[in-house]
Amino acid sequence: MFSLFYGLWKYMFSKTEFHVLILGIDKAGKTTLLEKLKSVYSNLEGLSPDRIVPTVGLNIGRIEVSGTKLVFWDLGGQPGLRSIWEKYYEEAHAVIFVIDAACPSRFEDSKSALEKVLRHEDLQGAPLLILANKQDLAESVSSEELARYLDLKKLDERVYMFEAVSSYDGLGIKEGVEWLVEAMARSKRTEMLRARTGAAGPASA
Ligand SMILES: Nc1nc2c(ncn2[C@@H]2O[C@H](COP(=O)(O)OP(=O)(O)OP(=O)(O)O)[C@@H](O)[C@H]2O)c(=O)[nH]1
Ligand SMILES: [Mg+2]
Repeated sequence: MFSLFYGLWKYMFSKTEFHVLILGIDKAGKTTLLEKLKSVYSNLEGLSPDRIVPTVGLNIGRIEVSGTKLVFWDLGGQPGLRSIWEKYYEEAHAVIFVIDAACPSRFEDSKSALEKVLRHEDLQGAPLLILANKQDLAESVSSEELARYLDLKKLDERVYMFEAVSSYDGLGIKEGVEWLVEAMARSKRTEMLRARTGAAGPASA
């Protein structure tokens, strides 16, 4: 019985390509995360942190996690660039929101940016992975502490998880991504996007 379900699950999701938006304010570590994801999940060596510059356009990264294809869209987080984020909401299966856990003076900015993301109707039902990044720094706060600081009100019905990570040394990244893949596979939003674009899932980005 199990193998029948497993076979069906594999069949359905092997063809699916999930679009994951990487959001967060400037300098949170989004692009560094994307490069780390590439080196953890593919043979490609991601860019080293000293070669990464602030993002102005869009960075795209593709990886495969247990047969599931993921396409990441990494956008710039500077205040003047945040208005571009919503252009990508409709097509996104899930959101990763990155926060610099070592910089409490910017938590308020992160909180209001995230609340705005959560309010947007084009992202309804999208699973949310909130990353407390830069855990390699001694001053960084834990994911629990960050959750307390943010005190988000609109999370109630959303499928979400906080994870402590370091985009430098890779801590917590696999745990976060694997949770997200499962969350997207079960998500009603995935069903909705699939119905909209046809049974084989969305076309390539
Ligand atoms: N110590 C430490 N530094 C990090 C980590 N992740 C990113 N950084 C540093 O944080 C700074 C910003 O990183 P980016 O990846 O460019 O940040 P971003 O969120 O993409 O910024 P924008 O593109 O401007 O939105 C850089 O100096 C990175 O080297 C981390 O896990 N640990
Ligand atoms: Mg960037």
